[in-house]
Amino acid sequence: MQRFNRVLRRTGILGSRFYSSYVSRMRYLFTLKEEDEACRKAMDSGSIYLFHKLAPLLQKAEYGGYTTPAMQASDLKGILGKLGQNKDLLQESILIGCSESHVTQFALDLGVLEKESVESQVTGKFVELRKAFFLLNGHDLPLISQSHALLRWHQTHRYCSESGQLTQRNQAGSKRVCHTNGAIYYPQMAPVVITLVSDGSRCLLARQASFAKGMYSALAGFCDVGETVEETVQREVAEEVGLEVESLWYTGSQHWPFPNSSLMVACHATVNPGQTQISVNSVELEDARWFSAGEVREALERKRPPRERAGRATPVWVPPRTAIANQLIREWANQQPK
Ligand SMILES: NC(=O)C1=CN([C@@H]2O[C@H](COP(=O)(O)OP(=O)(O)OC[C@H]3O[C@@H](n4cnc5c(N)ncnc54)[C@H](O)[C@@H]3O)[C@@H](O)[C@H]2O)C=CC1
Ligand SMILES: [Mg+2]
Repeated sequence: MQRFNRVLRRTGILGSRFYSSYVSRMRYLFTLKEEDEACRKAMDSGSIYLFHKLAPLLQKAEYGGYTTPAMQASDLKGILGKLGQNKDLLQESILIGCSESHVTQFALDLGVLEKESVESQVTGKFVELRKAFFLLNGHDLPLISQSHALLRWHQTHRYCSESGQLTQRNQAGSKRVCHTNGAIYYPQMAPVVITLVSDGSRCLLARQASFAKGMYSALAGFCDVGETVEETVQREVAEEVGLEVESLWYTGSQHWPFPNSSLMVACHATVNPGQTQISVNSVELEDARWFSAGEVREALERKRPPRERAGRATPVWVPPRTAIANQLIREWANQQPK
């Protein structure tokens, strides 16, 4: 905390004016992205979330479920030493945030080491990200999702696309620079809209052939270059189910690490109740249907995935609460008369 205040004072951020805790944290993170030396020092007293080939480290929680343990940099140095690894590996950590108590948070991928030997030195197991999404509670997910996306971006964007030379990251990992031509690269994400279409009394849910059996979700689609969010919603609904959107409104957003890194923009939309004939685009979807509020409430309550009964179709279920699709569907159901 003292070091934290020193950096803020030096950069003029901590002055006579009162800054809220949130503002001072954000200003501190801004400084760490700009100043490599300050970031290096912050790492020494920071907490580090571990990954192995992009699989996060998960620990069984005392009262059930799983959490993502954070290691102290000093403990991690000891572990790296025991595994015969140079402590400089720690410098590859990337900055992901700062806790409310002003502890800086970093993520590090130990993929160069053997998974089992790392697991023998820590409490927990490295779990593939999709599985981790089902095991973790909503609180841990944004941090893990952000770390995964940033680590992945650095691992897959190492070269300058103009000069073909290796680029260098800044200490925080918020950008990469090509020292041959000065080109700067920032982490990328793709904007995606996710839309719950309603005709006033029913809502439209659809499934792709790749979804788990029985799972239906809201319509989703990547934004094309040059499109507004509104245009993407209208195009995706027309493309996927052959309907024309009359009105739409934004309700929330979520970072989503699959398949790469997306910013999910969630919207509700309505169509004319007199023009609800669905025409499913079979290249994109396996099925799309209208559901009553009662059917949607049952799907929301169902265990995921539901137990299969021999000779019966799998009951309809929806994505878990950790997906913004669930929030959209729940919001709509809550607005319908009981
Ligand atoms: N968090 C959530 O609640 C949900 C998230 N999603 C995510 O939304 C994403 C988009 O939904 P889809 O219906 O699959 O999109 P989509 O309807 O746009 O179809 C996918 C196709 O779009 C093309 N495409 C265009 N730009 C792309 C890009 N930047 N990256 C990859 N493919 C691109 C590809 O040909 C791909 O096969 C999915 O990847 C999925 O993970 C989907 C539903 C719920
Ligand atoms: Mg789609």
